[in-house]
Amino acid sequence: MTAMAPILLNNMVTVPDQSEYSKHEVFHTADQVHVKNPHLDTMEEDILYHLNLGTKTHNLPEMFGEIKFVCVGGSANRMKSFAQFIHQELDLPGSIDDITDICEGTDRYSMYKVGPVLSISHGMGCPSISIMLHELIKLVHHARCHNVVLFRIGTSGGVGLAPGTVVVTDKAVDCFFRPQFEQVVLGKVIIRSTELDVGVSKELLQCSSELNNFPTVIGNTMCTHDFYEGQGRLDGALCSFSTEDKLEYLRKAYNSGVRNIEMESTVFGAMCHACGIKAAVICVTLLNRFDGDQISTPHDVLEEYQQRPQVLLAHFIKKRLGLIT
Ligand SMILES: O=P(O)(O)O[C@@H]1C[C@H](O)[C@@H](CO)O1
Ligand SMILES: O=c1cc[nH]c(=O)[nH]1
Repeated sequence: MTAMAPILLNNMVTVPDQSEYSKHEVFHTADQVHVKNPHLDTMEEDILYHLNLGTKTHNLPEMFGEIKFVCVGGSANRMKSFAQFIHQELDLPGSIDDITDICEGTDRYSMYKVGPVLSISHGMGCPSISIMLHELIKLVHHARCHNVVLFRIGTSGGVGLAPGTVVVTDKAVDCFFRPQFEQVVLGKVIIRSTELDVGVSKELLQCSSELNNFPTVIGNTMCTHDFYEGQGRLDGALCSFSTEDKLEYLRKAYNSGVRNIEMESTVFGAMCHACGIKAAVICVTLLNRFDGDQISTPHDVLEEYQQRPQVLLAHFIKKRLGLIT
């Protein structure tokens, strides 16, 4: 791979995706995770601190080697109910009450394993999911998993969509509508592509048409670093813009192809893409941001909305496992 020249942007050195790996590319077979860090090979032990797991303390291949589907989402409760739901959907032996949190020794993240499915919470925002993904991707690597697909199942604000619509992300874009994620590394901005897997997204859309029980669309997902001002909300503790400014920004977003807004998709796409992992983002919209900012929908309705990405993903997993045709 040829290293590309750094670009000077806003007085910061910006390095395009991949160039930082070029000297130390570690080769794997096509279906394995590409952990692109030569230092890992020199370490006697790798402690996955925030997951409370490690290469010396746990037999990671034995614990996780069979994993094929890794599902992540913000809330610990959601990821526990997803694990219980998928246990029932796959008709696995044992009771759902026996599904315990593998990361119980830490209160940062929660992780549940159900047959070939791993369900993990990531908290809110890019820094939180990024820490979890570093450790999760190393976990999948140390466990020698093959053909793993990663999914984010989340909630979002809709842009021009009825509440309850499920959005399968086409491009994960930043707040300037660019399909990229910027990571500052040693004082330089590294730009990474947020590309998701087109084939997996198409399969998900096919699944939604088979289910035919809630609206599902494909569209761009805008990822912001804040829920309030960062998403153009007028109801935060701070707000420096007018209603018209907000609507103009949302219209621009809509015209660029954005259909929903959340807070993790760009770094999720960037890290999976850089590590050669097929990935998709499935988020339900809780409201239409053209109609307001506050989430005032009753709790039971929100609960049902949150289950929609789970229902879609369960169908996908069952098809992939050949349990349904
Ligand atoms: O997966 P979740 O539902 O946590 O994703 C969105 C983005 C933020 O993390 C959070 C804001 O309410 O919801
Ligand atoms: O509006 C919303 C709703 C959920 N999550 C977000 O990030 N934004």
